Amino acid sequence: MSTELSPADFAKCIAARRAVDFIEDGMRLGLGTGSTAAFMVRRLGERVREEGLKVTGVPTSSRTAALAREEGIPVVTLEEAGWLDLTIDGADEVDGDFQLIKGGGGAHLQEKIVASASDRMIVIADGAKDVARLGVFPLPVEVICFGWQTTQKLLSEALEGRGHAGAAITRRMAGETPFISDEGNFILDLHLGQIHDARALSLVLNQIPGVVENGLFIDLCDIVVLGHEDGLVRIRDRASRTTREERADPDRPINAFADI
Ligand SMILES: O=C(CO)[C@H](O)[C@H](O)COP(=O)(O)O
Repeated sequence: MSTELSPADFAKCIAARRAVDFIEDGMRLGLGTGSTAAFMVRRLGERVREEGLKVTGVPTSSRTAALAREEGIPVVTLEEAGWLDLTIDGADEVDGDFQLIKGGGGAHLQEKIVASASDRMIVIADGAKDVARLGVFPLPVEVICFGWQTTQKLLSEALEGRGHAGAAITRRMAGETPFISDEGNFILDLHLGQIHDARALSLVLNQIPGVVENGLFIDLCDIVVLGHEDGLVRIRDRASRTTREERADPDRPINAFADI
């Protein structure tokens, strides 16, 4: 079914579609999670069906796995793939140093493992996710269910020592019940405001008993593709520190797809 896209979804869609142009025959791919990643998986499915592109995909969530299979993309486990050529994933925030906040969809644990097992990571997002400093978006931290209140308390204490005293920490809910990740864990969202040293914070958070993984992605993203509502696509490259600007191809069909 095709419906009119909202301006924000249009921006996500053109970023996702442009990123799929980086995919070459034979690649082993990490497939991200979220609404922007869903546009990418749909476009990849088109290329697999229409061009006979041969790829294998390692999904970063059960939602992405279901969508990839629906699209006819061969899905394998990370163990089977061994190593990946490229991961394409969305983000909740990206800063000028290619640092990210991820986990708005609660999948950052698998996403970080998959990105870490890839030669390159391309992040796709709408322009609103491009920020000067990370932290307005609440930082997701996956914690094991056992003793989660203790972990929450330890997180509060750690934040106090890092200039985030009094930051609210909320357990993510899915309606009336706690949100449970694909790995069977809770997600705690840290309402920090601006993060001054994301690298140091990430290390501190992951040392706390009960913390499985936080949503800060440091030194993982190589290329950022940002879509804008007026059709502009900005491609930023970490290695060359260059930014390229393009216009989305107006002849390409843009359809609305289900969120994952
Ligand atoms: O990290 C993620 C899921 O864990 C998503 O990539 C992130 O939340 C962005 O989602 P969307 O593309 O729907 O804005």
